[in-house]
Amino acid sequence: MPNVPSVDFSAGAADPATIAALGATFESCGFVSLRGHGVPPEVIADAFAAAEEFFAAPEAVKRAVQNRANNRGYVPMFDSVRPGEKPSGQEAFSMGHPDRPEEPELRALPFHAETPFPALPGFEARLTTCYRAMFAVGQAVLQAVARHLEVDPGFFDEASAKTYSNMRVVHYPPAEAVAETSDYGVAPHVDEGLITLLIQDMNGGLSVLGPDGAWWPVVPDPEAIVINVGKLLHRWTGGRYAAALHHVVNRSGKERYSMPLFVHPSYHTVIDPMTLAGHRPEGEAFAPIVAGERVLANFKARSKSWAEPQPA
Ligand SMILES: O=C(O)CCC(=O)C(=O)O
Ligand SMILES: [Fe+2]
Repeated sequence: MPNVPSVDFSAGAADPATIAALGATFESCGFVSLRGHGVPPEVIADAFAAAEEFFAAPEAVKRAVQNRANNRGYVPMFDSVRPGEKPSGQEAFSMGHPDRPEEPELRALPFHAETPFPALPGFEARLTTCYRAMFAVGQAVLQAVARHLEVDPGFFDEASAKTYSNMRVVHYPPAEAVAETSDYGVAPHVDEGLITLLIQDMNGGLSVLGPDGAWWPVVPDPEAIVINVGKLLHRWTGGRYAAALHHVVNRSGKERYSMPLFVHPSYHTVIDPMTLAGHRPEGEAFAPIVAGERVLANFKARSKSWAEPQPA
């Protein structure tokens, strides 16, 4: 069975062979398993340990750090619901960028709301360290992307100065344990942002719709971060990069944990293929949009937890 291509990033974002390999897999399947990313294993292990401790805490501890109106903090089991679909068999903790922008206008947006952290020792520090390390990898990958697309290497740094990227830590119980309520840990979907960086444990369960029309299991590699193209980058490249459907079913019989970092630009960034691809294909799919406005509208249209904020 085909698998997501593996690329070694240790030569860095300016290395021509790395840029070519990364670009080729983003064009064909929209996914890469990235080795040599430089995030220290202990940073990942510490963040996973903090996540496990949090999810094992009493329900009251978890519910005390919900910010439902803004989808920050604790997201309870079965709370991620898209209209017409069964709830996702997962619970999560969602955090925004550790450095909130100064502008009151930006701070008022749901994506820049403050993350409520639990008082568990080391939780905020460990997740914040992991967030920053993963975010740096994301920016480096986007520098390689900029070179692949032959624009200024700082193109995405500039577009991301006030990023609304968010990281989630997710707990998926075994599929059998949630089968009455959920068909999926996450139902098939395409991510909204520029790219997503995913650290997963060794239990597997993520599958990607390959260009051949078959579902490819993303076999866990302890040394790799899985990176995939989201809708914004697909649009911005005028369709040159593929944004693939993917889903999670945890058939391992064990508790599965993962940490996706959804990399987004600044809220007001205009996504126009003209500026990145140098041309704009016909049609609504490639018309210019404002990144944050579109992503927020999509979340509100599709997700019950965004559309119907309730008091904690
Ligand atoms: O947990 C995973 O392996 C993937 C999660 C995912 O696709 C998402 O949250 O968008
Ligand atoms: Fe996803």
